[in-house]
Amino acid sequence: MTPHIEADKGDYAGTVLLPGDPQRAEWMAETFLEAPRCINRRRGALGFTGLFRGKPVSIQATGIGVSSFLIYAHELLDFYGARTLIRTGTCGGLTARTKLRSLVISRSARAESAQSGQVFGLYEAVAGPDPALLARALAKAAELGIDHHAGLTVCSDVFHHPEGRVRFVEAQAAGALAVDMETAALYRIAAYFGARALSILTVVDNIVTGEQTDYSERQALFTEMSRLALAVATEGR
Ligand SMILES: O=P(O)(O)O[C@H]1O[C@H](CO)[C@@H](O)[C@H]1O
Ligand SMILES: O=c1cc[nH]c(=O)[nH]1
Repeated sequence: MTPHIEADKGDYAGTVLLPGDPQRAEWMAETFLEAPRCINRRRGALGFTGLFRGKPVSIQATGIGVSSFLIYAHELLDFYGARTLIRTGTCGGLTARTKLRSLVISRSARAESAQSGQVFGLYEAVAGPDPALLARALAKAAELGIDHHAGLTVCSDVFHHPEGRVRFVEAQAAGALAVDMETAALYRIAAYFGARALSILTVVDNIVTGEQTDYSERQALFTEMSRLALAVATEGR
């Protein structure tokens, strides 16, 4: 076990899906995995291992923000030997065309500002998704007819920011499609450990149009992201 995970060594599969929300982790495990087993309850950050189409996969909740995310990612990579991390997160759309409920696949992620990047600047490498995982996700999303976009995402350290949406103007001008709060850290820590990573996000609100989804529809909203992430995680292995 580690300070934040009570599972035994060997309880996690080599590939771990990483939603922020523990309720999403539980829903994904119960909905998609055969014989899911809960292997972590510490602090309510639920973790599960089961089979998808006969192949072992784990799902671990990471909480909100880079500092929480890095605790789980580090312990999975360093102690449990995870080799592939696929974030299954939510995001805010930063363009009118990143519609509610569509998916954003992060081709690259940048910290919201130089300052916020430095706060969690332990892993300085400019890093992105694993090219093979990215290619598989793009091909599979097209094959499954999933409404998706792929491009730059912003990684913010603050959800309720006094500047509101104005703070994303520069990122939007650079072509950013969406904002979440973990993807830049995922790509950096995976590069540091020589692991593979990909971030797939579902748009739950749109910062340009002001539209929002309701939390009550949250789990059903994640069917396509879960199917895509599980296909990427298990095909070609
Ligand atoms: O839904 P998750 O995966 O937690 O992702 C997004 O939602 C949280 C903010 O509401 C942040 O963690 C952000 O990255
Ligand atoms: O980080 C996030 C996630 C969802 N919506 C946002 O606006 N930001």
